[in-house]
Amino acid sequence: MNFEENIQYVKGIGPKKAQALNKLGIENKYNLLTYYPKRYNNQSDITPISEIEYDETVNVKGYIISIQEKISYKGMKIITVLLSDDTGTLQIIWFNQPFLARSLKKGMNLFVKGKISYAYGGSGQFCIKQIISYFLLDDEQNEQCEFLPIYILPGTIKPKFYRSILTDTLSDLHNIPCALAESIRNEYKLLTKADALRKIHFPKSEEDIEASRKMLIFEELFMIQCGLIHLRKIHTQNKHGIHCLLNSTLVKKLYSALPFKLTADQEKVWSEICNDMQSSTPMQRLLQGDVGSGKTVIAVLALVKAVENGWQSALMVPTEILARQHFRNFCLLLDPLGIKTGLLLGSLSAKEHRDALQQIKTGKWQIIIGTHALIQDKVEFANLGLVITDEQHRFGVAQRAYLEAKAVHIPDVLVMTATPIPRTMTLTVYGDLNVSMIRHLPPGRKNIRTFLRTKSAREKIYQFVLKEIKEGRQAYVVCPLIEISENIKTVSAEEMFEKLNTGIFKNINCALLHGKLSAIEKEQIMQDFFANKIHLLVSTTVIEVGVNVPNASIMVVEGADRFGLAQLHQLRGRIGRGQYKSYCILLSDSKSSKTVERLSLMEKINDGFVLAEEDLRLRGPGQFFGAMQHGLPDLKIANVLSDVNILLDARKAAEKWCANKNPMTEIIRTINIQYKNDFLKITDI
Ligand SMILES: Nc1ncnc2c1ncn2[C@@H]1O[C@H](COP(=O)(O)OP(=O)(O)OP(=O)(O)O)[C@@H](O)[C@H]1O
Repeated sequence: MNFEENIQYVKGIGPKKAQALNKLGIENKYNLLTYYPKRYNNQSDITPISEIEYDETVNVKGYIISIQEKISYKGMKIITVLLSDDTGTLQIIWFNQPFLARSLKKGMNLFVKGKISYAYGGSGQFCIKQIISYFLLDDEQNEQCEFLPIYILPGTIKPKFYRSILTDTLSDLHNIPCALAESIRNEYKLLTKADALRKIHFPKSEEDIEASRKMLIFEELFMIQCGLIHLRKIHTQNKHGIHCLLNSTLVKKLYSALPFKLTADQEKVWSEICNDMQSSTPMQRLLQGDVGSGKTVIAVLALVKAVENGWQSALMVPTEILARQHFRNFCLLLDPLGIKTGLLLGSLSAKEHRDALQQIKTGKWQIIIGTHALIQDKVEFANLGLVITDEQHRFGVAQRAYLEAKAVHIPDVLVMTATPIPRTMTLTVYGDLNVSMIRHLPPGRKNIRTFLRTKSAREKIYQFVLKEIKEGRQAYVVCPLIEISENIKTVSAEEMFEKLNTGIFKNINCALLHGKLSAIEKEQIMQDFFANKIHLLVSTTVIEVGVNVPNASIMVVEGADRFGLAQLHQLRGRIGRGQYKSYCILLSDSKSSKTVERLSLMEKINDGFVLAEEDLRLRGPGQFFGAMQHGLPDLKIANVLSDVNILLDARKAAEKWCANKNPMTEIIRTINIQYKNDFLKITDI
């Protein structure tokens, strides 16, 4: 069977349905097989209506006796159905789903699942048991299987049809790509891939579900681990590591020129990095530290250490604003030491770009700071010895590997991130790196006080901002959108800027910053903000990472419900970077109790790591990582929170497999068919 065959050509699908399936990421037969059920409905477990109890979640089967539609006094459309199974009757309620009324008919069979509550009559006496907001399963009562798999599907794809194409595809699974060799499956007692796929889609028991999940999760995590190890190997083949000497003049001079004393955490991390760089084994280290914890200075020290030993070093960051900020600050420290620092950005003019490439190739620039521009094919280094990537989650692992591949020797690698990454995630994605941590912020930092407020408090809040600005501080106002959108009802930066600049802040220097401005405009605004010529900066999230203006002590986030907690924490990290008391005000009119619960965590928790764990717990990995715009793999079945034990086994198996120089062909074939993004795209075999 050709598992890469376009889904459109599978019997019964055609272009329209294919388009709908493509939106779910299903482009071929393999994708179809690895689009797993969201849950199962155990149809054997039906409770007779007469036996259902209050507060119980039950499956009920019955036929419709009556259908009623009415409008509530709040204008909500309510559909009430009375269902009977001959042992009793049950009331089922839908709110605001008018399309349902059309599909329901008297006498029709229904299979429903939901939590039982009681409906009361006007006088408060008990009336009838009811289910509100339950799952309705269309024609599935006719299906014979006990555990009915439920998939998230668009309206145009009926579940029954979907299951029928799955059944066809599952009928021939020989030659299905599988990353796990028989020896590994035997060692860890795992099903074959064919069995696992059959059982995950059509289980006959709880045990089938568990065993198939275990195999597929193991395979997924094993692949990622092998992919990481393999990527590193192909980029380091036939190369030697670099080896630095003990710190000497340049590093010592820089160290004593620093405007502050390193904290104990920074000292510890720095000595770990020195040890790595001084050893002939290439450094592979992840430096984690909360926003504003002082990672940059560690990066500068490492960059200079490489230069002192005769190597070029590169720092890759995710935004031009950040690259320019580092460049400005580094030059202040490094020019006096006679070190040549250069900047490589996508927005340079053709001539500037040509010159930059020349400086890099000839080795005149010793330290190069840049964005993705650094990994273009045209960039050639004279002798790259150290690669630092900042905010790694924005770069795929493959992108990091491309930069490393530009060195003739195996470069030392330091990855820095302020995005708190839960431990399981660190293992999944950075399985190949040693971890260093800066746990505490530099001394003298005051906790940022965070408040969640509704927009009715807006005026008072901006009065407070004005007062702070008049006392010499600077402020950010962050908005979710650049311009007003018809579809999304939230505040735009342009609109907010207009309002503030002509209203309460008309005598204050305000500026508007967003991604659509030219690089030069952005740079000018940031420089003016650094120089305290601009006092209020209305911005989109372009300032999210790394921007360091210690005098800015207040931030208002408009439409705060539009952001994830991790992102809000990053944003908030732009203030509280100096000695001033700092305030972050989150404005949201969201009525959703979940959103309010999520946002109020920001008021209570200042520690980015604790916050990230909470965010992950509240929103689940999909949304959490989605909001991070990461370069992470799109995990199909593994859960970074709950599958730690399988992860640890998979990691052990991958290390052993790769260390024994076992064949990688089948693993790579599976990786390449499974991951379409850049994360682990492996072309060299
Ligand atoms: N040991 C220290 N003592 C006092 N101030 C420090 C110390 N280390 C760093 N700083 C200052 O703290 C601020 C934040 O440091 P830095 O920009 O390195 O943080 P970061 O970890 O890179 O933050 P982010 O992840 O937000 O970019 C800077 O103004 C820096 O000069």
